[in-house]
Amino acid sequence: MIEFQGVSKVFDDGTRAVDDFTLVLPSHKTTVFVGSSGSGKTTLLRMINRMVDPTGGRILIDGEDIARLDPVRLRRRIGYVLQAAGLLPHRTVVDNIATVPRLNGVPRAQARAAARELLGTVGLEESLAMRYPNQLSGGQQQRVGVARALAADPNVLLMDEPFGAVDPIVRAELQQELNRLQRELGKTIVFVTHDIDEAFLLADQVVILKTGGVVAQVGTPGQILSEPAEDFVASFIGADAGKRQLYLQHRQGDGDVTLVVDGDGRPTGVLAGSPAAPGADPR
Ligand SMILES: Nc1ncnc2c1ncn2[C@@H]1O[C@H](COP(=O)(O)OP(=O)(O)OP(=O)(O)O)[C@@H](O)[C@H]1O
Repeated sequence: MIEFQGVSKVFDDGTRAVDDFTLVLPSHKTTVFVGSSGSGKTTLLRMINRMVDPTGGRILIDGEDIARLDPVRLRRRIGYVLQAAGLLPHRTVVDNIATVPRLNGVPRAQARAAARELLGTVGLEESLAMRYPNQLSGGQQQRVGVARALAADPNVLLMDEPFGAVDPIVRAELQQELNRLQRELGKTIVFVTHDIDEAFLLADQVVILKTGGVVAQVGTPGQILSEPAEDFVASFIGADAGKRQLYLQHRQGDGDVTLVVDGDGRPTGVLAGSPAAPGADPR
């Protein structure tokens, strides 16, 4: 469990990025920080592995105040995935994945063998092991970035817009893969995005932030969708535009198909299981 207790961050130039932020991030769950640009998401994330130190309050991981821990050792036990995978260009895939275990003293052969296994975990062919990062697609690089973050078997995984730089189809694949991985591994994941749909897909707990790291609402996707706490949240999730209220509609001429339409009457899909819907049971 990660606990923020009255955490603030004022940068040297006087910017107040986070102000008195208090929140519990439960173990083995995915918490997603979502908010507009400059709302303090990355600052919050980077305070967990002490890339940024708070100017007020404290952060505990499993009851331990991280201010008392050596930052380098702390970082080695926390996985970190960035938008531009951040791979070392002159090292092969397998050596990139093995970086942290090697720093922790795991013998090379053992670290490489474990790294090859991790390729499978993140859905990559073992044949990619000896390639260099620039010989991989953007999506493959992100998968290697996830494998590298998992290599030291950390309990906590920090992910800062990890899928922001890939095209929408690959992004959707990576999101599904992360959900699958999380079902298998049960890490404590902290994920930053500005995409509310990505937040709803991945999160057990969604934290919607306003400027200054001010919490507009914390809840499950269902709680936030059904009861936006304030106008800011309603507008952020698109509820005020009618995008989030869906209705079933039968239109003449469509036969047995049931359409799903939004609050403005725009068709968004067909009801799964209605006879002519894609993937419907053909019987
Ligand atoms: N090193 C720094 N020095 C001064 N101000 C900073 C520094 N890093 C971040 N900030 C400021 O702190 C605020 C929060 O920044 P942060 O990067 O945490 O926001 P964010 O929500 O992650 O934004 P984005 O979605 O654009 O990445 C912003 O106003 C930013 O300009």
